[in-house]
Amino acid sequence: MKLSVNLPDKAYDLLIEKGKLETVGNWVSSLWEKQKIVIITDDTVNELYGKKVEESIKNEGFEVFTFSIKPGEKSKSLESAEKIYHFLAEVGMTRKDGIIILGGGVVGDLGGFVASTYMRGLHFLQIPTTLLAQVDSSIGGKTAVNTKIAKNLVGTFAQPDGVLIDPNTLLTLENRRIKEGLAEVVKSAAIADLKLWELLETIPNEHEALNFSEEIIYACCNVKRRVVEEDEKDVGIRLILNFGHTIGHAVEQTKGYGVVTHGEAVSIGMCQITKQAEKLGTMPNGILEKLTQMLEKFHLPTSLESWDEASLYEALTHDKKTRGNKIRIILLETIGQAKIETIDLEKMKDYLKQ
Ligand SMILES: NC(=O)c1ccc[n+]([C@@H]2O[C@H](COP(=O)([O-])OP(=O)(O)OC[C@H]3O[C@@H](n4cnc5c(N)ncnc54)[C@H](O)[C@@H]3O)[C@@H](O)[C@H]2O)c1
Ligand SMILES: O=C(O)C(=O)C[C@@H](O)[C@H](O)[C@H](O)COP(=O)(O)O
Ligand SMILES: [Zn+2]
Repeated sequence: MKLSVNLPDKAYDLLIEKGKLETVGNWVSSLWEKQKIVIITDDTVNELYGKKVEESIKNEGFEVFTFSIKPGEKSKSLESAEKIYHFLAEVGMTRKDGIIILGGGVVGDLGGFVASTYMRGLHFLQIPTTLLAQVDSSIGGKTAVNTKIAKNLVGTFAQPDGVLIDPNTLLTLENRRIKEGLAEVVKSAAIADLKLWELLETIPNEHEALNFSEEIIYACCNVKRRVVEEDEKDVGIRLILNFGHTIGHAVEQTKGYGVVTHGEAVSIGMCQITKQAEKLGTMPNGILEKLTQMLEKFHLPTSLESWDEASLYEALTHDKKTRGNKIRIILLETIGQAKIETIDLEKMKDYLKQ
């Protein structure tokens, strides 16, 4: 299956095909002239797929190097970025060369950030290997690193030259990672795709979800494609992709990066904002129940045991949807349709109440 993302300055394809990683070199050859390539990955993914990818690309006549980071959210940092810049310089990467990002959302965001800033920008390709990365982070061109103050505080918009999604890579993924990917799937359905929501309703648990991997990935990529084509730079409709994220990112930052995964935090964030919105009358009743049922079925957390409103509030003041003392929040009109409201930042305290 193929989807094209058409943006004012760039168009690229998302290829979704089981087993395609075996011939990844052909795909790279179809997009790039022979050149130097650095693969950015993490140690777990490198162990599983690194050799295969490197060999396949080398066989096409490219000169290939690999840089591997420690797996996990803590690696999505400026320190990691600097190490990669130095590696790129050591192997003599120039602006005619390219970067391939192989792994989950962490290497996706970090690698995209490095690619878009090294020598002011190199071409790059995304090969996402987690469900979360295949349904969300590899598409749309948001790159970022975290700092201790806030999640994704520093980043760029930079689109890849192509995205290769091989759902077979999900077969080696741990259950916790399948579940966190499903949180973003539920988000995509809740904000913009009732048909996907109805498909998810027929799936009993996270294990069965993998039987529908291609349909799910295609539907989510299509939601993201539609939204990003309309608003690449996140000034309007794209904000809906942030449903559950204002509180979710604050949870990730306050708990310490990697303690609660991104998907788990988004699951908690979607339920918390919906619960309070129903109380405050900014969302119709009944949505929380549906959302909670769906997320619990996939064994995702919907709340936290300990909740520090003050530190969560402090963390979310750095959300990129704030403008002065206002913030845009994402709510649901109904399942399948999101809405954006502007409120006083202080009012977020009401949305944080337990
Ligand atoms: N840019 C965006 O639009 C966007 C969207 C959503 C999320 N994100 C970001 O994505 C990040 C989370 O991504 P993630 O959940 O993929 O985390 P991740 O990249 O840390 O991957 C999770 C774990 O799975 C392992 N792994 C990856 N592929 C594997 C495979 N095929 N088999 C076995 N293990 C594998 C990794 O080594 C890692 O330990 C967060 O930083 C989040 O902010 C970005
Ligand atoms: O692509 C987008 O736009 C999103 O908001 C997708 C989110 O799932 C993703 O987590 C994104 O990285 C959040 O971006 P941020 O602008 O809130 O840092
Ligand atoms: Zn997200």
